[in-house]
Amino acid sequence: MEKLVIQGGTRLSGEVSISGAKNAALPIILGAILAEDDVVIHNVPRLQDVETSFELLRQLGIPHTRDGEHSYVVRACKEHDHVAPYELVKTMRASVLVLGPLLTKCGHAEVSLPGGCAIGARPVDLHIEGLRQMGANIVVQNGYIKASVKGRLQGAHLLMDTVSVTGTENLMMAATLAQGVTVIENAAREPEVIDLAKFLITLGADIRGAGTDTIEIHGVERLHGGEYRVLPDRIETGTFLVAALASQGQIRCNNTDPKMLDAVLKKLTEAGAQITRGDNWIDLKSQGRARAVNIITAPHPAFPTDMQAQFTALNSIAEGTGFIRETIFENRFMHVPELLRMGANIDLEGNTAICKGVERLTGAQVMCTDLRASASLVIAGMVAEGVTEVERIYHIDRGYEQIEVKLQALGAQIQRAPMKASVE
Ligand SMILES: CC(=O)N[C@H]1[C@@H](OP(=O)(O)OP(=O)(O)OC[C@H]2O[C@@H](n3ccc(=O)[nH]c3=O)[C@H](O)[C@@H]2O)O[C@H](CO)[C@@H](O)[C@@H]1O
Ligand SMILES: C=C(OP(=O)(O)O)C(=O)O
Repeated sequence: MEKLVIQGGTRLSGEVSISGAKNAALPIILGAILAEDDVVIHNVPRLQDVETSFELLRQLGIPHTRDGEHSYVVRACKEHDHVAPYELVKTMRASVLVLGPLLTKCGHAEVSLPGGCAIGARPVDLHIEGLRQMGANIVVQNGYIKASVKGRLQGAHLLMDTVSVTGTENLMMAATLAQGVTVIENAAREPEVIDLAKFLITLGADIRGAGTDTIEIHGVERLHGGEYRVLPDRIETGTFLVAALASQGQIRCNNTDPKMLDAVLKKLTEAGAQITRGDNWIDLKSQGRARAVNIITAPHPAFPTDMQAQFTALNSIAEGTGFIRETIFENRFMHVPELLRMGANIDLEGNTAICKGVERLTGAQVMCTDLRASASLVIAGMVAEGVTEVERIYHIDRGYEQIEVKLQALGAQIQRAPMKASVE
């Protein structure tokens, strides 16, 4: 087990290169199951969740090779296994994304139910219901979703009760090889859904409307191989920008896409940052202490839930009072008790965190509970007085590539260190 040890008080400055997006890379890697020929994927971030996805493919009997630092070749094949076991699925919720591809390609899939996690219950009923409407027989037994279909899935008109990112992705992938036309209404419009659609189109899928709330998929008989580059990570970009503003610094994020970050850049500007953007870069310059902002999370293009924890840390040391209202997940404030231990002044009222900015936080030993909560604690540690030790950083390694190396290059004093074995 490792921890991050942070000496607070340095202003971030310099340039950082943004990695490929976790939430696009995972569906794309698992979507490669659909192809009958080799698939080459570039700009794949080096993350624990990516390792887990490739391990899942390997256990299904779909080999891959790494080709350079961030590129992989998936040797997709016609015949392979169709079981995604609990041991892997429990470590990564996105594993449920193998359900649609396996079922539509092989006619069978057994995928462990992912179960809840720190941020909420996260059911997958919409995935299951959509596949049933496409003709699948599905039972949930012994903790597994067991799905089968006679012949091909059938195109269907699917109206999603709630906007679901992986729900839309699973059903879109299933529909690529179904017979006839599938329409997904109330579809998620996240950039990562568009990226997956573009990837599938590269393999020969016929998908129209990705990025709108109605996606139409015309099923084809097979998908061939192809080559694709994963889009940049908008959440990693946003995290570095918040860290820079919190530290009253000045940074440039390279290899990103400002167009995906409108809601986040708007809030950073409201908080007092000076933002300049180009085609694939964003500059942030602090103008002094940040101002607290009000945030309500909602599906894209509104403010992303995956950025609220970072803004909670920013509000904690900003001037004035701001609220953060979480509308997507029922339990996504696990970072708040840890920020309180560092001296933040935050009241939790239902799904709203009201943050009254304090002049300074103080370093403390804190514990990660989930991925973005971890990012908020790292930001808090960088602006706190003294030393902060962030424990359970396996959460952060799920979604940030070499976060301490990138922050060190921006001047932060942050080290990865082994945890001492606990004494009984
Ligand atoms: C790998 C990946 O892309 N993860 C992202 C994805 O997660 P994920 O796709 O799991 O999140 P969803 O968009 O599905 O969840 C949105 C809401 O719908 C509910 N719901 C979802 C499915 C379902 O079958 N039934 C149901 O009720 C969820 O409990 C939640 O309240 O989108 C989230 C919301 O932007 C992000 O925080 C995650 O980073
Ligand atoms: C919640 C997240 O990821 P996942 O859906 O993989 O848990 C996230 O990226 O913030």
